[in-house]
Amino acid sequence: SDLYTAMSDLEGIFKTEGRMIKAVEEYLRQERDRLEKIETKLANLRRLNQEGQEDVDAYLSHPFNAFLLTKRFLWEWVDLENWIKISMPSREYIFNTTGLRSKGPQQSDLDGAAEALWRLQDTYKFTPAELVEGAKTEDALKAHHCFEVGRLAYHVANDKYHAIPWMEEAHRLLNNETMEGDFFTMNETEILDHLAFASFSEERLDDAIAFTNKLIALVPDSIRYTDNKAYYQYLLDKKYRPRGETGDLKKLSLDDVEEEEEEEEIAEEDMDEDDLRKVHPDIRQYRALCRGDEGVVKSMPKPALRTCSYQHYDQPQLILQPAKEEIAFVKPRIVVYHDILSNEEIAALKDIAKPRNSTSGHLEQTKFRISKCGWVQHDEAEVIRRLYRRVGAYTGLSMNATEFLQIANYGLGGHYLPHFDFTRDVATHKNGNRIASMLFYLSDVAKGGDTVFIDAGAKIKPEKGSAIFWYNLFKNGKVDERTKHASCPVISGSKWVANMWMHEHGQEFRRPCSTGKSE
Ligand SMILES: O=C(O)CCC(=O)C(=O)O
Ligand SMILES: [Fe+2]
Repeated sequence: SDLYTAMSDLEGIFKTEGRMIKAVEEYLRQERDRLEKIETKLANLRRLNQEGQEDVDAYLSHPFNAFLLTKRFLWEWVDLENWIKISMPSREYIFNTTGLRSKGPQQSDLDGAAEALWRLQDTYKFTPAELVEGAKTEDALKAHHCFEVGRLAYHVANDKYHAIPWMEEAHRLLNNETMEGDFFTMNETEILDHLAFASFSEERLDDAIAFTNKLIALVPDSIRYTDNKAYYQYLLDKKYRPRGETGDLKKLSLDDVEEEEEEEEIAEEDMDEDDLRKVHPDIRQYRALCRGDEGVVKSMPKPALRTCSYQHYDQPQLILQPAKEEIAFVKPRIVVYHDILSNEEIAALKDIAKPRNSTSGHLEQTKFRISKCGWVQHDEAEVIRRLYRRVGAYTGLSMNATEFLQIANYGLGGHYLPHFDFTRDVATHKNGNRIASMLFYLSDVAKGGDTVFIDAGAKIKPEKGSAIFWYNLFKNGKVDERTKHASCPVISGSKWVANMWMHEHGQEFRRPCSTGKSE
């Protein structure tokens, strides 16, 4: 062959072979590095897995941990796979992990977990630092986790408002951390880039300029950053130019200006974040109630009358096991029935509901209500039949026009925004409107998840085995607007409830009508 036609070419081949050897040596060196890297990454994942498994419930009861666990499937595992794939894309274990990963959480789950974090921020005024530190694992305190939460807000949800504090936290944490060698990289420039544009989008021009200054310090020859800065400065100047100078208003005297400024200052000071974002008053009140802001939560007036009592309501079946009634609120009247359910009954109810929560039940993706729920028919099990009879005895209402029992489970960050249980379109309701609601608590909730009544200012903490009862209609059949209520987001733990809604039909002799206005 051509190869031997010239001995000088062999020299060349030696040289080529030498290069090949060098290339393979280099490959081996890189491969060893790679294997070491994979080993380190695997050790880290193993450690995190074991850490979580030590007490799965405790670990998962914190929303940031749930986020991190979910994120691992979409980031850390992908990262590890990529390191394995780099030069051996056909290795079987890659397909193994890829196959397994496809059964795990998906991008939409990660988005949902991040959204839950933003919701807790909005409702309870938590800062990212508080959420991160609450997770109490060393792994949580990493800049790139916060960067990812911010990035999801910024790019996926187009939510610059929530992106900012998470990017800020990423920036704060960056100092303690090197990102070298990770497949997904992130650096200070990238964080600041997000912060500058997000601040601009949120009309925080001062911040946008400050972040851009930091960018210019990092990348002095970037035309984009200097241009951006000039643009933000231009907008800022335009915004704050005194009105008199625009020519279309009379020039104000200095006194006028000062007076006006003072007024504006007071107004801005009084406004909190919700005001500035023009949040609906119901939502503002809902958040304040969930936080337990002073003056917003109305407690019962110091009882002249006994609020707790044993009652048998002249019902034979309650003589031996009376109702433990507590008047939790007067206007509207909200009654708590303690220990209305036994632990065994609760376990049975959850058992009946569980299969449909996961299969035919669906995770509702509406912003309005984040929970899984399913319906249980009246005669599905003895425990259900017994429950309907008990509620009939407690309330004195006819159970003939009652809906199926609705069982719902809220996960971390799960909530139900302010709503009425009654309908305004009675024509669509068979058996008339929902005259009353019995809301059973099938679990305690470690943190958050209170039921709040928006206009009344009532706040009720879920207590496993108890239920709250109220009338949605006045005796004259008119709807009672004071019954607007909601479920606060679950901060930690999980919340189970069951709803039983009684309808108007059949109640004519049980709850006689009245022509009174507010009875
Ligand atoms: O879970 C709660 O506290 C409230 C639930 C509720 O209002 C409903 O399901 O209609
Ligand atoms: Fe409700």
